[in-house]
Amino acid sequence: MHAPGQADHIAIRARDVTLSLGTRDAPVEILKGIDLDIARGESIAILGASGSGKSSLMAVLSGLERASGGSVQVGGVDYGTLNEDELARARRGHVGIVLQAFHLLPTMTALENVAVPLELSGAADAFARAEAELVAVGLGHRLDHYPAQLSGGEQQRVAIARAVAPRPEILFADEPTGNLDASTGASVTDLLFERHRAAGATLLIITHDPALAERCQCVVEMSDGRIVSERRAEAAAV
Ligand SMILES: Nc1ncnc2c1ncn2[C@@H]1O[C@H](COP(=O)(O)OP(=O)(O)OP(=O)(O)O)[C@@H](O)[C@H]1O
Repeated sequence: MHAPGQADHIAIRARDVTLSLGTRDAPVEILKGIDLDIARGESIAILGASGSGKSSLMAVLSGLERASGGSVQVGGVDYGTLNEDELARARRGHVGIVLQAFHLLPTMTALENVAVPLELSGAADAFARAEAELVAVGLGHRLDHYPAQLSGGEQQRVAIARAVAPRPEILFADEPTGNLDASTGASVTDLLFERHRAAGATLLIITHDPALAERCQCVVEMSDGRIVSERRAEAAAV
């Protein structure tokens, strides 16, 4: 399933990707022919006005949503050739996702929020690894706290630890600082880049924040379901 040759350094390859949602009688064209290559280990920011299709693109590239047309290859695997189980397996452990609203399970402690998904994916040392990840994001003293007992910034740190713990090749973050004040957001951003570099993972961030985008090696701008500009920095100021 792996494409040979130069595709090996490509983490994500999208070709003429379309996404149409809504009903059969009233379809809504959301993505209108996306072409994008993201190299392994690269950091990439997706900018664009509200409704331009950023979250939809992330959903398709992360395998949460199937493209209506075109092709999406992640790590050389063509998502279009996979059935639902294979797609879930391709995602599990390979793709980490951080969302604006944290999405921690309220009945689990910080440690359990990170460890339980790891355990479910078959990791033998899930709790030890989860603890190490939480220490790495500065939450070694909050392991037994429930989400409601944590600040927004701390909850997002737990979400980052959870996303990074399975050592995914690709980290997706959709407005990861959108619910945080500026200084908490800045420290969460620092942490995201630090974990991205430490793990050598490809990082794709959706953001409205131009300063955050400037820290990425590639900045893509979307408008009305299309990529309207793509800019790569010579050396990103991370
Ligand atoms: N299930 C759906 N059915 C119909 N239209 C949808 C559906 N989901 C999203 N859309 C539409 O698709 C367009 C793109 O939405 P998307 O959430 O990808 O935009 P976005 O750029 O991430 O916006 P924001 O910055 O506000 O989060 C919007 O016009 C939205 O209303």
